[in-house]
Parts: sequence; C-alpha cells; structure tokens
Amino acid sequence: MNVQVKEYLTPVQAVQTGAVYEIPVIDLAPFRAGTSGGMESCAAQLRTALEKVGFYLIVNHGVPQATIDRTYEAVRGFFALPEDVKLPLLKNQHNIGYTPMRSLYNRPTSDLNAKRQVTAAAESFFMKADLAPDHPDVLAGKRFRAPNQWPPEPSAPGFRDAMVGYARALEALGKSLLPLYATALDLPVDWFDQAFVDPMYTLRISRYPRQATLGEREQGLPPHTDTSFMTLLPYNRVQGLQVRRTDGRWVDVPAVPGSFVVNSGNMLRRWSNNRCMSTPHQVVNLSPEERYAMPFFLDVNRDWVMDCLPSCKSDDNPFQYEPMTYAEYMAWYTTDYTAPKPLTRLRRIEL
Ligand SMILES: O=C(O)CCC(=O)C(=O)O
Ligand SMILES: [Fe+2]
Repeated sequence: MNVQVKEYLTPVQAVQTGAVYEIPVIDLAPFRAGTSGGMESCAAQLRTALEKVGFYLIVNHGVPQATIDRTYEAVRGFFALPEDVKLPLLKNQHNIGYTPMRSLYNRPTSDLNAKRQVTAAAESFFMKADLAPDHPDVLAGKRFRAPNQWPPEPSAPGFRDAMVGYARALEALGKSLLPLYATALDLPVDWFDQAFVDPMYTLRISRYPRQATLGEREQGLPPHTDTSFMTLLPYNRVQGLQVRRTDGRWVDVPAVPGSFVVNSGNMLRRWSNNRCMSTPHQVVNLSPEERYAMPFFLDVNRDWVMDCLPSCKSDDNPFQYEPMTYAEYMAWYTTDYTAPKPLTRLRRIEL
C-alpha cells in the first residue's frame, strides 16, 4: 500500500553543498584491530556520516550474532504475552515500561526547541540500566533512574536476562565508538570518556503489525528524530525503517545482514551546535509479517552538562543553545507526560 507521508517537519538543516545521500557502511575492523591509520580512516568516514547524513551502518562491530538472535527471540516472546501481564507495566514518568498499540508519544522535531505528539501503530517496552531498588539514585528519587518494570519471571522466563545482557553489550558497543566520535569531531581521542562513565541508556523493543492491518492514516512509527546522542539498531530481517534524505526523499536503510544501523539524535546535534545531523526517520511495515525491532539509545551521564563541544563553535559561530544535562533535556521533553492509556477496548486488528 502506498503510505502518504506529509512533509510536516521543518528541513533538518539547509542542504549543505556537497550533500551526501548514500547511507555509508563503515567497516570497523581496522579500527578495532588498532592497525595504523585504522582509527583515522574510520573517523573520517564517521565525520561525513555525522555531518552530511545522520545515519550510517557498522559492520565488524564485535557483538556476537548469537546475542542478537537470542534477544530477537526474547522480544517476540514478550509481545506474545497476554495483555494482563503487559498492562500492569505501563510506562511511568521515568520512561520505563510498556506502551500499548496506538499510544501517544512525545517526539522531537527538526526544530530542536519543539516537540509534538504522535501515535505509533506499534506496541513497545522501554527499559534502562537495571538499577537495584537500593541504588543510591533510586533511593534519592532521581527521575529517569528507577528500577525497570519486568513481567513476573514465571510469565516470561529468561526475558529479563536477555534484555539486560543485550543492553550491556550495546552499552559497550556504543562506548567503544566514542574515540571515533571524538576524532571525527576534532577533539582529543578521550574527550567523551568522562561524559559516559555511567551513561544513561534506553532500550526500546517494539512490535509493528503489518501495515495492511492498520487504518488508512496509521503507520508503525510516524516521522521523528531521536532524542539520543547515538541510536544503535541491529539489522532487521523485516525491512521497514526509512530515512529522510536532505533532499526530502524517503529511502529504505540498506539491508546488510550482521550490521547495526547507527544514527545521531537531537542531543548530539544540540551538543555539537548543529554540526552533527539528527535525521528524520519513520517505520512502515509493508512486509507480509510482523516486525520486531530493538533500538538502543545511548546518552551521557545523567547530570553531565552538555555545553558546546569546543570544536563546534567559533567567534562567527557561537553556541546556539543553553548548556543542558540529560535530566534537564528529558524533563523538558516529557513535561506534558501523561500515563499512556491502555486501549483494552480497541481490538487489535490481526488479519
Ligand atoms: O523500528 C525501527 O527500526 C526504528 C525505531 C525508531 O526509530 C525508534 O524507536 O525511535
Ligand atoms: Fe527513531
């Protein structure tokens, strides 16, 4: 079916001269092997990806395929659980928990000072670092630092283990890329280390019904940008993610088995004074089967002040934003937080 997508977002950035439309594939092997020049060549490719596209793929990233396969299985199992197990886990003010089909979400827009609400024709579950109830931040009641909301273990055996294991592997993957980010942005190689000592992260898992089962005006995930510093998404056997190029055309992300799709979000765009892009993307599941996805959003330490990256401002190009922490940004982003409404009366349409 032909899904019409209105161009409601303001242009990401003026199309730069020498715009790059291809989503690059960066082979991390030379960087990971520590070969001479490996870091520099990967960083140069990353710089183009960040400044001109906002999306790239990585291969030879080091996350075992078995970890990814096992997590996809666990995700599928979670969404097959009955509603009476999932609904008590409704997403809370920490952005942790379950959102049923057709929940409203705040989403950032291309205007970094704006956000809007969208409805997603998907169900999702969000988790963060698996903090114990007696973690000092939990005891202190810090927002976005709360225990995860798990289904009872007997209802979903192994689910928690799989999610926590995958999240830790992706935290390590994301952090391993930071020296490349620093080099790509003309900063000392260890520049980001302190900012990511105990980084915030969110793992979102989603189930997207087939587009053919949805209403005319619905789609899995409407166009949006991410809030994150970096989003990591493993290769999906079921296509559906589309990226808006700077010329306005929507393109499918390249299907490269074993890869991760990586994109930058609004926090990196903001921190880098618009040098890095945060590119709109959407999900439309036109395949004949359901689609499961597990994007991982990596961010800085909760209270790290993101003042302009020193290489991203000059006398002619002063910082355009207020320095902000993750906690402040997310508090603004979720100011009009309301608990998602359980849509139990709305029958799930399965054809
Ligand atoms: O499902 C996907 O492939 C990507 C999802 C996404 O863009 C998001 O959750 O922000
Ligand atoms: Fe996204």
